[in-house]
Amino acid sequence: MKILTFGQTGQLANALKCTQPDTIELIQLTRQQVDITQSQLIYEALAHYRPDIIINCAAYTDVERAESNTTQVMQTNVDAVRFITHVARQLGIRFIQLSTDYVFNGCSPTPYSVSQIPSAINVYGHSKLLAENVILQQQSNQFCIVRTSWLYHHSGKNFVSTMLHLMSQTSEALPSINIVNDQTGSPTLAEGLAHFLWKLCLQNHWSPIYHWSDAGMCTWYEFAQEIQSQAFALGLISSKVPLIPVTSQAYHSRVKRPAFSVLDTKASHSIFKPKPWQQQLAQYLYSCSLIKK
Ligand SMILES: NC(=O)C1=CN([C@@H]2O[C@H](COP(=O)(O)OP(=O)(O)OC[C@H]3O[C@@H](n4cnc5c(N)ncnc54)[C@H](OP(=O)(O)O)[C@@H]3O)[C@@H](O)[C@H]2O)C=CC1
Ligand SMILES: Cc1cn([C@H]2C[C@H](O)[C@@H](COP(=O)(O)OP(=O)(O)O[C@H]3O[C@@H](C)C(=O)[C@@H](O)[C@H]3O)O2)c(=O)[nH]c1=O
Repeated sequence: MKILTFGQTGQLANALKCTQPDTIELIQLTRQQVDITQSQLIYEALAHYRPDIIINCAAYTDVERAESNTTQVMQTNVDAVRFITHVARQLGIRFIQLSTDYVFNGCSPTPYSVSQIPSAINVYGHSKLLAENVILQQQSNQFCIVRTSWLYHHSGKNFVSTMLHLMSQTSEALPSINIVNDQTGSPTLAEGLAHFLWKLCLQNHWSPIYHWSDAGMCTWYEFAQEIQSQAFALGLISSKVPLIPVTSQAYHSRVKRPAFSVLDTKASHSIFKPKPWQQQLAQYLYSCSLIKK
């Protein structure tokens, strides 16, 4: 089976590369090879490689900058997806589009099921939601959306890498870290998502939407506490800087983020069962400690 991904340098693309089964031929294209805002380049690549499945790992993912960069966000996250869909349909290629928990407004008291109606509250989430609608309009079991949340991988800049960096500063440079404690979600190790996607590729027909995250939930503050405690035990950090729980309002971000964006992943468990997020974090930090030695 031949799989093609756009966005070769990203977290998910790297995780797919690290977990690639022997039976899969994986073609990964960098932005230099195919800038997905250039529709002609998309067409030429797909016509040339003729993959069985496209997994679109490319996206504009800087949630803060997205607020003031709407044109580029829409071109990357929506227009490109529309064109990939068009060419995929024309060439008979199956297509998996990645999406996010940020398509939800965060007002639900319980985990979001795949049938719940999304409504985004920031530019990034809005763009990903528009892309979802492009896929859903196809009404084809050869196209699907995989929503995930709070993704991290060695290759990327993410909450875990940011926290490890901040927690390594001296107490003079950084006496404490303020962390938002009123946003709840599910951290997701990119390798786990990659395993899920490989299993999904083996299915002949897809549901319109899948949810995938590691099991369990936490606030960003609780996530930071767990990162700190595990990283300290492994010797990745030498001291414990005080972590201060704060509200979103006190954090002063220009972006509104959902207060609760936990995805209900139950329907995906028959394909692949997620592990608890704390266990996945332990695996990630343990491999960081091996790299450090
Ligand atoms: N990160 C997260 O927490 C979450 C991510 N997702 C979704 O999962 C998917 C993968 O995310 P993740 O791996 O974290 O993303 P990353 O930010 O790690 O990677 C994004 C990739 O997209 C590429 N890219 C951006 N613009 C273009 C373009 N115009 N043409 C070609 N390539 C481009 C980047 O290339 P370059 O290196 O050149 O910039 C990079 O390789 C995305 O759809 C994202 O929306 C969903 C939920 C959570
Ligand atoms: C660095 C930092 C962040 N925060 C807060 C801000 C925010 O509410 C939360 C997470 O901030 P980040 O900028 O790391 O995360 P953010 O870019 O919002 O992460 C999102 O990325 C996109 C791509 C997704 O699809 C989402 O699932 C989600 O993972 O933590 C603190 O409270 N203190 C800090 O020191």
